[in-house]
Amino acid sequence: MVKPRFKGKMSINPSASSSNPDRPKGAGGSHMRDRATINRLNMYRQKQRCNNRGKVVKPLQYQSTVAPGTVARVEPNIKWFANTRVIKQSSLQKFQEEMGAVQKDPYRVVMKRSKLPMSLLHDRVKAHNSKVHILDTEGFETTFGPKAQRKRPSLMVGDMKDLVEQAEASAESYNADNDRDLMTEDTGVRVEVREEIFKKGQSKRIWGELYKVIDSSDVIIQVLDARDPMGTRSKSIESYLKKEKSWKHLIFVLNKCDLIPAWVTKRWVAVLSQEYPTLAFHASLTNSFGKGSLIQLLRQFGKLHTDKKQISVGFIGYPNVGKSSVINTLRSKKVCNVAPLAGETKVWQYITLMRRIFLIDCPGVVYPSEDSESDIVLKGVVQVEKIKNPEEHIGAVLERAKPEYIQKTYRIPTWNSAEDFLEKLAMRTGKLLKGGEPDLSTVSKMVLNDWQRGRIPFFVKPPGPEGDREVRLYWIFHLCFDKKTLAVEGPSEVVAKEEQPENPDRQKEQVQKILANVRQNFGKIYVAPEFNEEDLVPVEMPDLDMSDFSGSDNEEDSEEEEGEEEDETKVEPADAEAVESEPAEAQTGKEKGSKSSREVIRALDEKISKYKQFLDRAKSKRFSAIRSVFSHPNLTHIFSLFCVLPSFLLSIKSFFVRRFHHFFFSVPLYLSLQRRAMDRAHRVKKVGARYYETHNVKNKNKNRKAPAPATEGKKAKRSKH
Ligand SMILES: Nc1nc2c(ncn2[C@@H]2O[C@H](COP(=O)(O)OP(=O)(O)OP(=O)(O)O)[C@@H](O)[C@H]2O)c(=O)[nH]1
Repeated sequence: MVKPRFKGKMSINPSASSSNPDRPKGAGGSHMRDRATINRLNMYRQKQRCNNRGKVVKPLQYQSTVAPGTVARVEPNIKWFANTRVIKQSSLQKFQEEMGAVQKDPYRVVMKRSKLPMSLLHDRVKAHNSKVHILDTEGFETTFGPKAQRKRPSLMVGDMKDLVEQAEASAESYNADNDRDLMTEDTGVRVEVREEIFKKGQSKRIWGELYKVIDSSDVIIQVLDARDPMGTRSKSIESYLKKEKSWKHLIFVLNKCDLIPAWVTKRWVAVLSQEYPTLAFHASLTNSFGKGSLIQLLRQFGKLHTDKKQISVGFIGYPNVGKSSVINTLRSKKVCNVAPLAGETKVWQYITLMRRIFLIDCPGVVYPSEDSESDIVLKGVVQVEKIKNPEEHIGAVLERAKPEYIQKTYRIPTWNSAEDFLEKLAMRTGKLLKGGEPDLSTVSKMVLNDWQRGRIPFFVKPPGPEGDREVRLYWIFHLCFDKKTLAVEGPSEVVAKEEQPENPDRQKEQVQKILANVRQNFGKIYVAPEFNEEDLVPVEMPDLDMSDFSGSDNEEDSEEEEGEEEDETKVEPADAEAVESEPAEAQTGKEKGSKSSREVIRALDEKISKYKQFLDRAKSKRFSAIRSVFSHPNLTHIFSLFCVLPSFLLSIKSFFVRRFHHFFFSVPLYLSLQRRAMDRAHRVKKVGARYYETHNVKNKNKNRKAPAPATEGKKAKRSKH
């Protein structure tokens, strides 16, 4: 039998375990634990042992050295300070100054903030009762003496008397209703909690969508309802943009201008333009207004940002103001879902307008305000079908709309109260319950629906003409545009000349130049409701000459399609004016009747002269090199002939070539124009892609349609699992 070898205590543990501080070097790779780490880990791992009576028989390491109850001290160690670094006061000050300047500069970003001692930027907050050691840093004389230079706190009052007066004034203006901190006796009566439907558009999710759109956009368009622009406007978002995102361009679009008289549109545009550039708009696929101007404006903004591949334009605003409709109008097709119900847009949506311009639709957001329930309903935020007691809001409708319009819309001559009105309407429309009782709820819903869809004429009056006088206009509104001005400084020419701005001031200047050249003719808006004489006062529109603006829808369409194909195409300002769609008849029946044949002839004459001018200008640009040779008046006709002759000969040639081709090959030879049109028709159409449909996110809307069929690659992936 072999005698076992002595296994006494060895000074070196030969095992390669990671808890062995003596293991051979390199056994654990390049990152081996050091002895101190292993000892510390072993210390955590140990357990104290107790006997069956609970008495500690084996204490933990380091606990056994002193008896319990002994006051012990931790040995001070230089390693405690290993992680700290001491710098001089001057270095600290230098750091605070330089880093402070970088932090305040909106064009510079501090990277890896967590790696920098950012907390040193702010002086330590002192406890309110801490001593002020003024005399440590300043001499007594400069601090308290007659020659004291110490800064005093700036109070809003000069002396005690002023302070008392101010206190009295503030006590007088105190309103207990607005005091949220006021403790009142509990009478048992509480204000009823608002129904959930009245909180529509205020959820965290919707605000999140709004901020996503703001963050992703270079230009932000706030769409307002022309009937109540101030009620659908958000000052808080405007101030947020001004403060936090001042480099983003904010524009107002006054939509639904077809529901208010033209003079009201004009005045609201003037009032709002004092603060932000404003465009009037009527969203419609067939009868739009303002489309040409808006596209032109977006193009110009696109050209301002030549450093970017594309610009994004976000549409934000109250629910139901027509954000999606504006986008559809710009694209001339239905790319976003539109409905007369608030909250139709659920998530943000990207739409390509041109190669370089993307549009982003945003769900409607309701901004915090003091609006009553009726205000919320009448602003179209709530779906009428979901209102429990629709009768309660009819009083507000009758208050706001003029009685003449209500009488005209519902053919009810008189009423004493909202209930009386509803009863009469129920009788007239036959909305009766069992036993002939009027169905007040149904007729109320009918009235509210009519209100939300603009069937009852209504508008909030803009501030008076005195507002116009103070106007610091971003836009120059010419009711009759001056063709000479346009020919000289059309926006496209302005930008073509300009370089990409290098500093914000220059960019600002450019933006103002662009904006100053956008003109709109409000006389061309097709106003649907019939307003009475009093509301139709055409205030300050003496020089409105409808015949001067005889653009057609076709022109607008062609302009827009060109835009889709190639965004390099410049829009001549004169064209942009002409592209404002215009119904043949102007706004009211009164105006329709008064259009005489003489006016029509004059309109035609002017149209012809306008096109002539346009042609002349085009020719002069194309042949500017040889223009001087033909400057003699007698040579003008010969010059025109030279201009026309080549194109005439070319068209004859192409006609014969096509005929021959068809005859010999029995296949028609298309013109390049026709070929491109056919190509376009066959091309896959791009429509808006909903973010949540293509991304795997939590709050995906369950009610949405099934996602698009999976592509080959995706199918293959799925089959693997
Ligand atoms: N008369 C008129 N109606 C408009 C105009 N623009 C939009 N509408 C109507 O207003 C309703 C709401 O339009 P939407 O485009 O869905 O509005 P939205 O702002 O996208 O609404 P949300 O999806 O709730 O954010 C629809 O019934 C549109 O037909 C307009 O210029 N004139």
